[in-house]
Amino acid sequence: MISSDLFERAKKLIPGGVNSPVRAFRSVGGAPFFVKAAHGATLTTADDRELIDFVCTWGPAIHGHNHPVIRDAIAAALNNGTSFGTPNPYEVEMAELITTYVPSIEKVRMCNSGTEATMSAIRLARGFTGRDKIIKFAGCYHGHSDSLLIKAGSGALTHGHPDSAGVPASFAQETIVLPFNDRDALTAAFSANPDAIAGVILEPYPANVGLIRPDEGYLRFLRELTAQHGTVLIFDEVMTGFRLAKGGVQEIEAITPDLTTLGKIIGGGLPVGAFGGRADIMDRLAPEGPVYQAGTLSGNPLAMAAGIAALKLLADDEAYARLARLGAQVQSAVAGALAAKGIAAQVPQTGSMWCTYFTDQPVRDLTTAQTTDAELFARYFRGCLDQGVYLPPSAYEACFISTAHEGAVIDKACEIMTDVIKTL
Ligand SMILES: Cc1ncc(COP(=O)(O)O)c(C=O)c1O
Ligand SMILES: N[C@H](C=O)CCC(=O)O
Repeated sequence: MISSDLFERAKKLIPGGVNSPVRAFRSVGGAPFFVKAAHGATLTTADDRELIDFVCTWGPAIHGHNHPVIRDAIAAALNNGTSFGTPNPYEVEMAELITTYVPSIEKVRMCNSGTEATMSAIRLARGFTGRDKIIKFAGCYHGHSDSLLIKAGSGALTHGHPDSAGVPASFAQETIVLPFNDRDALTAAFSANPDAIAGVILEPYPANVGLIRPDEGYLRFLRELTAQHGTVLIFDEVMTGFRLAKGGVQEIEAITPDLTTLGKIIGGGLPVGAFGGRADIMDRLAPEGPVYQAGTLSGNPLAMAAGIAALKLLADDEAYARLARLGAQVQSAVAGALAAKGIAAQVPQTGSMWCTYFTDQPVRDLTTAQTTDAELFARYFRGCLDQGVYLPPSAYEACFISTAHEGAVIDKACEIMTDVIKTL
């Protein structure tokens, strides 16, 4: 069983040979490898290569792969069955943990993916306000529901389809897309659409377009503007939730959104999503209210058990301090090597997330992100992969560090990345 054979078989039966486009390596060249096992910071490929993994299953593996505490929690839950189709005790504990750690979330509903979470949050904002339009930001990715696949980031951007085919023009008309970090554009959009904007959704640190930080005061401005207009402010923290702090970016930036979407880490590596926020808004959801949302496997006991274990491992904040040190180490190694080589680059990093833009321009929105030299990124990516470091296979995806990277692993990874930079 080797990756090239598996890929040939997969391509005959699965579009592009993959179940999520960014995995196909189209923008970095070469064929994807298949993974047969993952432990700690390492992937073992079908070809028996060991790779230091900075994708971390796109964020969820904050404790590394196959963490014993999470594995044991899943095993214990498994003893009692895989799905009940009724309320179960785990989902109550999960709701208690989320509402404790993320104070803006007074009530929460579990679902099965980040896409479901954002799609449902948008519907809820519309149902709550009785308005149709929403605002999103160019380069932000919120999963693949119709209203949100417009000027989207992640694989949609990487593969050149930020506006997906198949989204009816009439749907797209209800989505206003603005540049991130542009206060004037926001003000103008609200002035042009009085009493029409149901919600504003954003990744508060956009990380499906690399990694962008909001300008000083920008999130506060957005909070005030949305409050003034009776518009629901939705922080999509599917990626940043529990990754940068237990309370996510909203805790770091001290902003209280009306609704928050979560996913990834709260499933401990199993499929999950959640959305929650103000009780008066959440109470518009069925069966309390008229906004319908449901799921056969929502609150799944295995996913809840895994997620609860993952969240409890983060309880004392010690992990975040360690992760931030690892992030700073990588940032300094990569940025230092690029500067020494004379390559113009930006290496934004926050906590355990970072990315590398090959551009001399400070990146603060999609337009500036797209000044990155994607070909140079592809060479860097391939060089790292050849030497045993797996970065996300796209110039626009953020890298993730886990607690399992600590020690010799991170030192080795930094050495490999800096050596590769010398060859660029
Ligand atoms: C910020 C953000 N929102 C939503 C999603 C969608 O989540 P999922 O892939 O679980 O549907 C993702 C990732 O894919 C994401 O990064
Ligand atoms: N950037 C995406 C989510 O965060 C990557 C996951 C995917 O699309 O497969």
